[in-house]
Amino acid sequence: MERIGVLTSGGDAPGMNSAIRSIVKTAQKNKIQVYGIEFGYIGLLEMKYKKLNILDIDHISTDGGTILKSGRTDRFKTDEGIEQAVKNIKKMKLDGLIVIGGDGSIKGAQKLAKKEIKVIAIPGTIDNDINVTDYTIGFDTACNIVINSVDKVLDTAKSLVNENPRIFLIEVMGRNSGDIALYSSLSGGADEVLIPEQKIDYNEIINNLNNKFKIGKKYAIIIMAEGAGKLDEVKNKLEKDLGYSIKSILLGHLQRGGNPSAFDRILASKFGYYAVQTMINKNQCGIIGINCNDIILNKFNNSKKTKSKTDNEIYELSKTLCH
Ligand SMILES: Nc1ncnc2c1ncn2[C@@H]1O[C@H](COP(=O)(O)OP(=O)(O)O)[C@@H](O)[C@H]1O
Ligand SMILES: O=P(O)(O)OC[C@H]1O[C@](O)(COP(=O)(O)O)[C@@H](O)[C@@H]1O
Repeated sequence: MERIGVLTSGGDAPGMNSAIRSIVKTAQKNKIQVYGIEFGYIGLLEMKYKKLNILDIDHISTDGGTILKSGRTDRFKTDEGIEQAVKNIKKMKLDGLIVIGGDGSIKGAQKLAKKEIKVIAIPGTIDNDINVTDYTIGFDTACNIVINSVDKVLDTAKSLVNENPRIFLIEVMGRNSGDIALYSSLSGGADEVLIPEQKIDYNEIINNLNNKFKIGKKYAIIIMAEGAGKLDEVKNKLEKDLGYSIKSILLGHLQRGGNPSAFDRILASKFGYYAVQTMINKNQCGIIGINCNDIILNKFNNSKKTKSKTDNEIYELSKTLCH
């Protein structure tokens, strides 16, 4: 093995740079040259690539985003796109490819693996919606950003007391996954949490909040994942049922930037190292993951997250602490 490629695809996630750094350093130790493919699968289709040497990855772990840039392209979802990518991988003389990305990117990687390309996928997405790993790169940083933001809202929520309770509805990312909302609610102390995996039970929310207001609480924090519903609709419905006005806050892409947390840097460094070692030592394709603190290689299958026992337990735990 002499040359491998690496690309970052889909939603960028803090910590992706640590994975790239780890891949380049581990490859260099094994006398393998790494080529960075830019803009995700767009770069693979358009042959936009460059050699990655030690200076290119020097101290990049501190930066959010990805030095390779990420990208999305529907062309890669077509048979023609996959055929073109396979041709280009051969033209670039790559002996293997490491794809860092979320669920969609991993589906693309699996298609390349079916065409006899040696591909390893590394889960990188703030959403934590890949079922073969306990954690994905970027999730911890995103949760920290959410918790810091909620802490700030709490300062004013607790300090200014009006006649009516002050209620804050905070939308966090997570198109199909409630993990950011759940884990943030758990660590920050929300009064309610709404996630896409569970239908919103307005009666339960109203009862819970009214019980809190009855015993003298003067504010409430509700954390809602974007996939749980439309922010304005949820706000209007709650305002109508509660009879109080609600302030809504959309954290949006703030959650995807900034310096990666220590956890994400370490996780990404382990994933990168293990991905290269796997390419060298095992003739297998698959998805790297962390399971009970072990770094593992999973077979490509359906990586989309389905509710695990742990997820259900975290939901119950969050709800218990919300009430
Ligand atoms: N079913 C699929 N088959 C092939 N490629 C896919 C598939 N789904 C997504 N991709 C590729 O991966 C890219 C990123 O996917 P996306 O779902 O947007 O982000 P993420 O990988 O972060 O989940 C897409 O733009 C596309 O190029
Ligand atoms: O930045 P974009 O293209 O608007 O995408 C937003 C989406 O990306 C995410 O931040 C991450 O999702 P993926 O990593 O699966 O792409 C979602 O939480 C959010 O819905």
